[in-house]
This record gives sequence, C-alpha cells and structure tokens, in this order.
Amino acid sequence: MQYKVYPPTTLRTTVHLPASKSISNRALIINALSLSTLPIKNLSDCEDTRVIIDTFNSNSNIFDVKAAGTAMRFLTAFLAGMEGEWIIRGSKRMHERPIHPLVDALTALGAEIEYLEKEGYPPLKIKGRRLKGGEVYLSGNISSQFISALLMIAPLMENGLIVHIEKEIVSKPYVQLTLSMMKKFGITAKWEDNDIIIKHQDYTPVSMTVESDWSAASYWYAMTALSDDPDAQVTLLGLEKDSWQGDSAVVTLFSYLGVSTEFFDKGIVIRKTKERSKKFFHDFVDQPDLVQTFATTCCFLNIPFLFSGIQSLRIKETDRILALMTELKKLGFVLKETDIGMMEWDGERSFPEVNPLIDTYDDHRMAMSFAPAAIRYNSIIINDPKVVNKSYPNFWNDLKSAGFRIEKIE
Ligand SMILES: O=C(O)C1=C[C@@H](OP(=O)(O)O)[C@@H](O)[C@H](O)C1
Ligand SMILES: C=C(OP(=O)(O)O)C(=O)O
Repeated sequence: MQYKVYPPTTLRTTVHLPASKSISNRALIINALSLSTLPIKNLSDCEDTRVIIDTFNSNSNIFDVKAAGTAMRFLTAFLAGMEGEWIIRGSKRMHERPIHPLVDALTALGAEIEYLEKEGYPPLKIKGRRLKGGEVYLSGNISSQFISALLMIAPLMENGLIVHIEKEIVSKPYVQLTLSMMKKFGITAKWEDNDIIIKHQDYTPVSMTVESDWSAASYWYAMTALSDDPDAQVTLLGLEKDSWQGDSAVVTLFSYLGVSTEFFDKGIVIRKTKERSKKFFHDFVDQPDLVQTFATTCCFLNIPFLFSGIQSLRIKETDRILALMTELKKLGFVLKETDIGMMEWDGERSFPEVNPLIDTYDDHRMAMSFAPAAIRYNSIIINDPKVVNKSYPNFWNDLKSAGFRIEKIE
C-alpha cells in the first residue's frame, strides 16, 4: 500500500505530538524495577512502547519486540537479572542489529545468554538470575542503548556496578536521559570521565508524565521550513524547554534553516523566517535520529550540507545512509559518503525520476522525513506508510488535520 500526499496551500495547525518513546520505554522498565503501582501519564501509544507493555502483560516466557531497538536492549538486561528462562526475538531486521557488547557485559556479570541463530545477534535465550554486579567494560561506539540497559538494572545489583565505557560514546544524550530518569526515581549515579558508577540502592516509585517527542517535532519543523506560505506557523503541544531529550537540539539546528521557535506553557510555536544558512554543517553523533530530517530538508531547500558522526545509522531500522542516498537520488540529488560516518551533498544533481515512489525500508523515519517533499513537488508517493506506527502512529492523521490530502493507492 502507498500514500500519495498532496500539500495544503497554507500551513497553520496545532499538533498533539506523540509522547517520547525513549522516555516511555525507560519509564516502563524503571517502573517495573521499582515495583511501582503509580501511573505513568501520557505513555506513548507507539508500537515500540506497546511491545514492552505486551512483554510485561504476557503469560509466556517468549517475547517478540518486533523492530524496537530500545525494547530489545532494555529487556535483554532486565530479563538477565530476573530469575527464569526467557526467549526474546524481534523482526527480521532486529536479528541483524548487533547486541554482542551488551550480551558480553551481562555474561561477565554472571548471566547465561545463548544466541539462537547468528552469533552476536538476537534472538536470545536468557537464563536470568539476580546479578551481583561489579565492573564491566563496554564499547560506546555501537549503540548507547547497551549502556542505558545496564545502567537501569545496576541499582538492583548487590555490589552496584561500574561501567567502563570504551571508545567514543555515540548518542550520549540518551545515556544522560537514562540517568536523569533514574534520578527522578531516587537513584544517584556518578559519571567520571568514561566511567559510570552506581551503588546498590532502591528505586523510589514516583508518578510521572511523559513529555512529547522532539524527534517527531522535527518533521513539523521540516514542513514549516519548506512551506510556500510565508506565514507558516505550527503549534506543537507537550514539548518542554528544559527537555531531557537530546533531539530538542532541533530548536537551534532549524534556526539555520529558517524556522524560529517560541516556547509557551503548553509547548512551542514554530514559524517560518527568512534566515537561512548557505551551507549546513553538523556533527550528528548526539542526535542520530535527526539525520534523515536534515538530509531531506537541506536538499529540498537547495542547501548543500556536510554531516559527520552518522556511522551508527548503518545499523538502525535500515541502513539509513544507503536508504537516504537511494531515495534522494530518485528525486535528483546526488549524495556522497565521503568517509566513514560522513555524508555530503555538494549541490550535485541528476535527472529525477518522473513519478518517484519513495521506499521506506521498514523505517518510520524514512516515511516521515520524505512526506514533507509533497510541499516541494506538489505531491509525493510514500511506500508502506504504516511504518510510522513505530514511533508516531497518528502522523498521517496529523498531516490531514493540517490540510494535507492523502490518497490511498492499493
Ligand atoms: O536510548 C534510546 O532511547 C535511543 C537511542 C538511540 O539509539 P543508539 O544509541 O543505538 O544510537 C536512538 O537512535 C534511538 O532512537 C533511541
Ligand atoms: C533508531 C531508532 O529506534 P531503535 O533503535 O530504538 O529501534 C529510531 O527510532 O530512530
């Protein structure tokens, strides 16, 4: 199934953004570790969060987390510390996403974990037990989710845990987010150079409200930047100024692409401005989930770019570097991977396809970052549009409310 998306002539809308899946998923894990019965308000209704809820509600010991990286990594650590025998699996792609650094660390701490198919990848058979803790070494340059997964179970370990992080840390704000959430639930941690130290301590149950998702907001920034309406203005509800989410960097980053942000008590108002950089440079190592939004927006605004720090994109829902290069080529943009973790568009063009069909590769962010192309091309066809359910199930309805017309093609 495909959607043909047509843009509105003006852009003025108010959007109830989805709740952050990163915060929702941490809240569920921490709530379970705290044995809390207090509510988590505004939990995301996305698929990546639903798979954790389903796991906790399941009567079976076999769990399927589908395409949710956070669920796979967080639950692997959670189950490794829980008495019992568990099997955790996911989508075909999940079975191609590495997990060995986390498994090695958990094994060093005393868990028994077996690879059921390919060495180093899910599915896993876990013989869980109360872990005593101590010290572990973990590479930080593959996924920060391994670090977050270990940190959340650390306070329950009799001897506490010291995580020595080796190599460069990718997606660092997500580790900070984990520690901030643990702090909200009463846990103190020390982060000194590349070591994170957590003593044995009890979580204190608290009730919390999940803030809206800044990564989801980025698609509305893109639409505002691209809109032909000089008075384009979008109100995005539920976003907070002092957010724990690293992707709140969109505020600054989009100021270079002609979008201003004003905070108010219920969220933000973003508006089109005339100020735009001639070229866009950024190291995305702290905000990997924003790369697709910025690659498409820069191309559609005709702003050449050079991105660095994007090496982790190869092992996400799809190989996002390849997917971006392939799909932007269909629209006539020639991108180059100039070095490991670097991608450039120097303005080079090729003949665009006549009726391009944008493939989404089971990746929600491919669909959402190419949808704004409708504004630039008067329409765009997006393949397998339901992929958005992974993080933003209401995405297409929100577009319709903003005046986009969406035609379903079977
Ligand atoms: O911890 C998290 O909530 C996330 C961490 C990031 O992954 P990596 O650490 O694998 O880059 C990010 O891409 C993902 O969407 C969510
Ligand atoms: C990379 C992502 O998710 P995950 O790694 O949690 O599957 C994402 O949402 O962009």
